[in-house]
Amino acid sequence: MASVKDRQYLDHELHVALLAVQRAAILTKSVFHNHAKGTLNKSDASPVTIGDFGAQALIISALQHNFPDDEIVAEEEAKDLRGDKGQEVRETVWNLVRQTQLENVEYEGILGGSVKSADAMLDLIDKGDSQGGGKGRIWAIDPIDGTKGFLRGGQYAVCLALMIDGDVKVGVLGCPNLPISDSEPLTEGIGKDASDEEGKFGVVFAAKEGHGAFSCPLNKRGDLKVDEINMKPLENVADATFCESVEAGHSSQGDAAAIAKKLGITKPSVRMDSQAKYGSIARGAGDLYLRLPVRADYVEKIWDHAAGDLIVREAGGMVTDIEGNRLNFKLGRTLKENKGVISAPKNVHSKVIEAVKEVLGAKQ
Ligand SMILES: Nc1ncnc2c1ncn2[C@@H]1O[C@H](COP(=O)(O)O)[C@@H](OP(=O)(O)O)[C@H]1O
Ligand SMILES: [Mg+2]
Ligand SMILES: [Mg+2]
Ligand SMILES: [Mg+2]
Repeated sequence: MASVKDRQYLDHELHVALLAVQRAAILTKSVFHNHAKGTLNKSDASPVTIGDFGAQALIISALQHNFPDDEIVAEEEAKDLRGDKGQEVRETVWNLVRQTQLENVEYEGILGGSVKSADAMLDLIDKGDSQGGGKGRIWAIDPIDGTKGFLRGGQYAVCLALMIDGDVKVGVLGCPNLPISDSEPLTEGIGKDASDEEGKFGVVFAAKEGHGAFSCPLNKRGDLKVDEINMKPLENVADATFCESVEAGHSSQGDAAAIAKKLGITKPSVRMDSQAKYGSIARGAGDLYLRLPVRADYVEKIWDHAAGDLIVREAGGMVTDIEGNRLNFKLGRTLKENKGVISAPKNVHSKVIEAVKEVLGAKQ
């Protein structure tokens, strides 16, 4: 495996993805501190905020400038921002989008500079409507993953991944509220009252297929000093720290507790929102990520997993669904053939799957 310190890691796709995520996170952080979040409810009753719309517009603008022929699968759509009804939110988002730039003008130039108008911004947001699939170059964007966490001051992540023919090749996760240091231990408090205080918090996790995974401070603008990250060696699964969602409706906490018990795990789970869970285990702050289906009819979305899947695998871990199958990103906007996610160090993954099957099988 080539080292992440090879010059190659700064190839254009990864570089643009890192800068685009950095810029989008400047916008989300400003919403976190300075604005009413402008929350709307989507048709599935989940929330979306001005931060989600703004971050998606900025990321797509950077992708369109650099890779105009690539397709984009993004979570949000501009429908609720159009027309008279959408005017107020549209103007708020537009003010944010036009004011947000990277400090470094050279890097801002790589991203193509500002968006031209409010209408152009709406069209950019709607460029994320690709149906996805297993052919060609497709970017997956979750502008704010963990919107509920973002709203309650918990963890959230700005997520971007490039898939080629359905395989994730580049993944970037910007986590403004996670500690920069990879050696900071995971504590229960990490998912609550999170802070993005400059200097201590705000980390980017990234990976390129075959080149390992790394982290760097989110606010780095020029000399990207990167640290290679790796899953923590775990000899005995009973010693594991496991992560799960804060939202009980997203992952069954009762099932997770029963699985942990079966594995002999005694430490309480660390609950946090978003793909910050993938980043945290990839850097060895935790060991396992369990996402256990609550509703039989819920289908996971590709943007909730693409970047995290690659980052954990490149850090030496294994990511599958609850049956032990790899996540299949070739099937459109959703992971319709997978249920749940089990992410663990390679040497214990099959033990975890066995416990998952016993616990979930016993319920049927
Ligand atoms: N019933 C459900 N089961 C599993 N995931 C769900 C869900 N309802 C919503 N989600 C997804 O869970 C994501 C957050 O994951 P987590 O619980 O790990 O923080 C949400 O992402 P968004 O916040 O981007 O909408 C959303 O896509
Ligand atoms: Mg959402
Ligand atoms: Mg999400
Ligand atoms: Mg989201």
